[in-house]
Amino acid sequence: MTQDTSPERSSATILARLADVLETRTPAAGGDPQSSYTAKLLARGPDAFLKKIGEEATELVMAAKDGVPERIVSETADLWFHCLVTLTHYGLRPEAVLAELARREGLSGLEEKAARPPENDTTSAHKA
Ligand SMILES: N=c1c2ncn([C@@H]3O[C@H](COP(=O)(O)OP(=O)(O)OP(=O)(O)O)[C@@H](O)[C@H]3O)c2ncn1[C@@H]1O[C@H](COP(=O)(O)O)[C@@H](O)[C@H]1O
Repeated sequence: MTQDTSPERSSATILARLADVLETRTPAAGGDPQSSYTAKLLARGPDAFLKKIGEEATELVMAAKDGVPERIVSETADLWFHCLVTLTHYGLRPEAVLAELARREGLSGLEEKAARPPENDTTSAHKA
């Protein structure tokens, strides 16, 4: 059998592999907060990892403002990691996010927004 080594395939595999590891860190799976950062975060509950998402997003904004490519990549990795921890807590998989991005592929954000029923766009009142 030929192995698919395309960049898209291997990126998805890394996310899936990492999600597999994170699932072993949940309290239900017996994750040990003494030996695992993820287990410690998951044991502390949503307030802990959602706070980290806010912090990492802010660090990414600062890195991007400074325009240093290595820091932008590193902070994005931190942000993605904490997003994966969040998905794990809620029993979700990165494949679901990738499927949603795939579903949106080729659909302009402008077209998608214009096609939304007005009542579904609950945020429009807050945006320019
Ligand atoms: N990809 C990551 C990853 N990215 C970032 N981090 C951690 O996220 C933390 C947050 O970074 P910060 O810069 O905010 O550090 P900090 O100020 O010390 O954080 P706080 O103590 O304040 O929360 C750091 O401890 C990083 O090491 C990660 N920790 C783990 N992983 C992956 O998850 C796997 C499981 O990790 P453990 O559960 O720790 O075994 C690892 O093998 C890796 O593949």
